[in-house]
Amino acid sequence: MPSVVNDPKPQVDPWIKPAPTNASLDWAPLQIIDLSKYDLPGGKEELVKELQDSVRHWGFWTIVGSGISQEQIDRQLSIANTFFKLPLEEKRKVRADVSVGNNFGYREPTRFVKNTDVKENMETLNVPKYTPDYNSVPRHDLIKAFEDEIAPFHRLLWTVVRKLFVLLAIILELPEDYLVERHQYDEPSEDHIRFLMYHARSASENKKIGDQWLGGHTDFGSLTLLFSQPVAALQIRSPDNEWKWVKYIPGGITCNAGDTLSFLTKGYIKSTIHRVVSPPADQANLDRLGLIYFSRPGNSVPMIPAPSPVLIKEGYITGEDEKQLPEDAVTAFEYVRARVKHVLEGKATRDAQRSPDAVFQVSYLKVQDYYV
Ligand SMILES: O=C(O)CCC(=O)C(=O)O
Ligand SMILES: [Fe+2]
Repeated sequence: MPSVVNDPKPQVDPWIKPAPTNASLDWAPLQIIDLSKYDLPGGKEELVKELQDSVRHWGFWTIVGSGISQEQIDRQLSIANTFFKLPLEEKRKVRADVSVGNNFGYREPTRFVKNTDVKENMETLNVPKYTPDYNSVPRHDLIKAFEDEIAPFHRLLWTVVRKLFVLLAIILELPEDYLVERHQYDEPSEDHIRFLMYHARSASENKKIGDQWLGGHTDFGSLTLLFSQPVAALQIRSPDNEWKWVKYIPGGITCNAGDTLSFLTKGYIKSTIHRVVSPPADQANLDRLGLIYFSRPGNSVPMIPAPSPVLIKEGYITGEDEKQLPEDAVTAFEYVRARVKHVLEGKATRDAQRSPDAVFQVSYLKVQDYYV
């Protein structure tokens, strides 16, 4: 008699998408890029024109037409929601060891915000790639149970990242695969999907922490893909140094460049400052679930500027840069791990102890540590 095969998957706890805010906020005028044009004749050229200005001046833009369906996104959000509802002991079974800069695994909110008695309100789970290099990385049972859905989604996100790297290489007049080769999915890298949950806060707590949920920062890697979020809270710093809100675009992906891409382009591509603040009044009671992909260069990729004719023409690359040898360079892995350790270790968020002009530095790589 054939045996009955039980589906080993736990039931998911569906994520109910909150209604967008009705508040009229000072929205960032982000360019909307329709990635479905990519494979059409002349499509890449058109996208390059649209992206050119955004990557240099805003460092943020929004993608639509990514080919990822709303159903796929919602399913991942529901898996994420199910994960965060697990008992704490279960979530603690695979923790990120930030003391060595390893951000893979679960992080619970234990740190105090600045010098207050209010703790952070964000839990995160960072899921590494599904390639042989990461077979032995510990994963939660729940994540393993949904591996047949998370693994293809993980790789699918990289295919979006891949298209962006081709467009950016064209902008830089580099061979089209220059950046793709430095961000291969099948090479070891610190890429991950992040599930993150911000728990709603009381008005009095928000007041104590000056409404700041996640302090101003630049991302550590190359590109960040953030599934557009109905709960308004993300703000970016405009070219005029003003905080602007990021608007919800259903099914869209908010993209931004980070430090390693800025290093590879000597600052031509902007690693943009952003932060998370308390949502407007009509969303104040909502938990905020997020889904992000962080793309980082291959672990051994040297952090030296690309030999881009644009960077040379515009004076970004000097004779000194051209003399820099890859074997003497800081690798992407060294930079990213050092930054994770620096930012996430400790009992309080860093803004408490440092002056706003503090820099974080690994050898010759320097970024501003945080932004008020
Ligand atoms: O939650 C968000 O909207 C942004 C989070 C973020 O900036 C980060 O995790 O680096
Ligand atoms: Fe960020």
